[in-house]
Amino acid sequence: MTESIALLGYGRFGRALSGLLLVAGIPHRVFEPRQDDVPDALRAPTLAESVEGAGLVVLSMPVSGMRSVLEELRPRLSPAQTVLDVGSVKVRPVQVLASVLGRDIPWVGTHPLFGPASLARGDLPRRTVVCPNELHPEAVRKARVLFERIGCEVTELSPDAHDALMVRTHVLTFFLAHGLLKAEAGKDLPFAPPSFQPVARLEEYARLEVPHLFGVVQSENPYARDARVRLLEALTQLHLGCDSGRSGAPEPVAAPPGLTEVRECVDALDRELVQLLNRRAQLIQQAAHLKAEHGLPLPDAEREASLLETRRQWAAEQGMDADDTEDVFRAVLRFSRRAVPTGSR
Ligand SMILES: O=C(O)C(=O)C[C@]1(C(=O)O)C=C[C@@H](O)C=C1
Repeated sequence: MTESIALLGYGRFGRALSGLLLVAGIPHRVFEPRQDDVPDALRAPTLAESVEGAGLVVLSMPVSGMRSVLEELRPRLSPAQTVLDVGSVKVRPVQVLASVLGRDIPWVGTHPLFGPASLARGDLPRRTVVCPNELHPEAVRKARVLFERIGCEVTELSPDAHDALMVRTHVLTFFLAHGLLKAEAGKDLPFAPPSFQPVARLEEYARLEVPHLFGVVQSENPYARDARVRLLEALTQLHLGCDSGRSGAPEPVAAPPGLTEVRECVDALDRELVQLLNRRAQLIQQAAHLKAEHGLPLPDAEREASLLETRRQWAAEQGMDADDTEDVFRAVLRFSRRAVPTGSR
């Protein structure tokens, strides 16, 4: 038999979850103190009544409000019920659940990584993180079953690992999104290049979707501050790099030992090669003058063919590829010819 659910909170996520529960045919009652737009068929008149007979109690509310609701509920809950939260951070809510419900009432921390926007887009997979919990392994199993029934892939992560991971996504995403909004990056643009699209999406996200989430992920994730500082430092470095005429792009990877010296030798050799090419072009010019004086053909195909053939042989004697060497000398011939002033060819 499907356990009935008490859904406490009918905000942005609560509403979305209720929709999924309805589709999956999971009975639930909703308690939301501030809103009267809960459908009559789902509405529970009081907090106490909402949890009566419910197998699962889902806290869909800001982390800051959880403790007082749990304390109010605590005397009405039985060990047969399981309480779970759906907050975007996990270390702090799990501490609250553990401190108010302890060993007596089963509880588990979860984070559904979806909401109305991704549901509307039909994004898949629909992922939910469930935090393993030694005190209440059965609660973890129940949460997994619930989320799988509403079409989620469930991943188990400790609260700590979860928050550390979210720092690299949620925390930085929302921070950047609100920063771009404050900087009015996309305001009143007549048009924008396609590369601006991700930024436009971020700004829109900050404006429409997550105003309330911004505070939660920034102030309730214990790793958030460090991550913001690291990002600001990286941006400052880029900024100073741009100011000082350096590109501001990532520094090239340091060369392994010895490579710099080898590169210096290659540079010196190429310099000699350029000087030799210049010297060669001058000799070809002299040859052209001499040929012109004696009415000999310019260019001389026979001479070029025998010249290439001897270079092939020299290359073979050195253990080099004759074809590749011929390619280089064909380019050298072109270069030397072009270096000869027009008219003397
Ligand atoms: O799909 C949406 O509407 C969401 O905003 C989902 C979203 C997000 O992508 O940031 C919002 C908060 C949750 O903690 C996880 C996911």
